[in-house]
Amino acid sequence: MDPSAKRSRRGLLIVLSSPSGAGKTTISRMLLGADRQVSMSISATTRPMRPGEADNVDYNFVDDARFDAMIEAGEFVEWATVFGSRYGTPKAPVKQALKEGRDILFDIDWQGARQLEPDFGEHLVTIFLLPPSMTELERRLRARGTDSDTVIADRMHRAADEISHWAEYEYVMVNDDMDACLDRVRSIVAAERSKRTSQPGLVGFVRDLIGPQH
Ligand SMILES: Nc1nc2c(ncn2[C@@H]2O[C@H](COP(=O)(O)OP(=O)(O)O)[C@@H](O)[C@H]2O)c(=O)[nH]1
Ligand SMILES: Nc1ncnc2c1ncn2[C@@H]1O[C@H](COP(=O)(O)OP(=O)(O)O)[C@@H](O)[C@H]1O
Repeated sequence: MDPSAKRSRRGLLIVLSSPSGAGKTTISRMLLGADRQVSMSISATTRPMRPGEADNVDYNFVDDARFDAMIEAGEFVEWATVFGSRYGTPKAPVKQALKEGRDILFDIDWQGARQLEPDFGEHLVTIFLLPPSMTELERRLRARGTDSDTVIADRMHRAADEISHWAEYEYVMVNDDMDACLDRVRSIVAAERSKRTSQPGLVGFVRDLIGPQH
């Protein structure tokens, strides 16, 4: 057997959640840029496309009928309604990544994280980002310049509810400085990859190293 195959590892399903505007998209993009072993899960959504977004890059933008058909066909590993629109995680890329021992990053909410737990718990790494303050959260939503005052008010209205799920996550951090936040996320990913349970091939590797009698 190829020794590197014995050291191959289990893929991680990394969930990054936060209230809208706390910085999930920003940190996700930074992580993808810094770590070639991680790819992004692209959700399907019924929400309208924002300025600057691209179809099949940020989301797979679909109408209600198409979303219904995708549910019917069993194409999602999970889906949920958030801010009045539906969002779903496609199943095929998740299965493929797990088969190949690659990591996938999910920008999904607490409802999605909960639904992944029963089937994928052993692969899951859940991270929640908190804003430094509610004032700063609103400032970031405005600074992003993608949402109307009504949409921003709605997201602020729901932020406390989102944040109330923080304790369901394994890792929680305040996204104050984005570089420091990225460093912490990268440290978590590195530690999770080094877990014995993430490296099933180690059994064979260690057997070869010290012999089967030990
Ligand atoms: N459960 C679930 N939540 C999702 C999915 N895709 C996005 N979300 C969540 O839906 C919420 C709204 O996302 P979005 O419309 O991009 O707004 P943003 O958070 O302000 O950038 C966020 O909390 C996302 O994490 C998904 O496939 N499943
Ligand atoms: N640590 C940070 N400090 C200052 N601004 C930030 C920080 N993280 C993100 N932002 C800014 O806040 C806004 C919202 O971030 P975004 O990543 O879109 O949030 P989310 O995906 O959680 O809704 C963006 O304009 C982004 O540049």
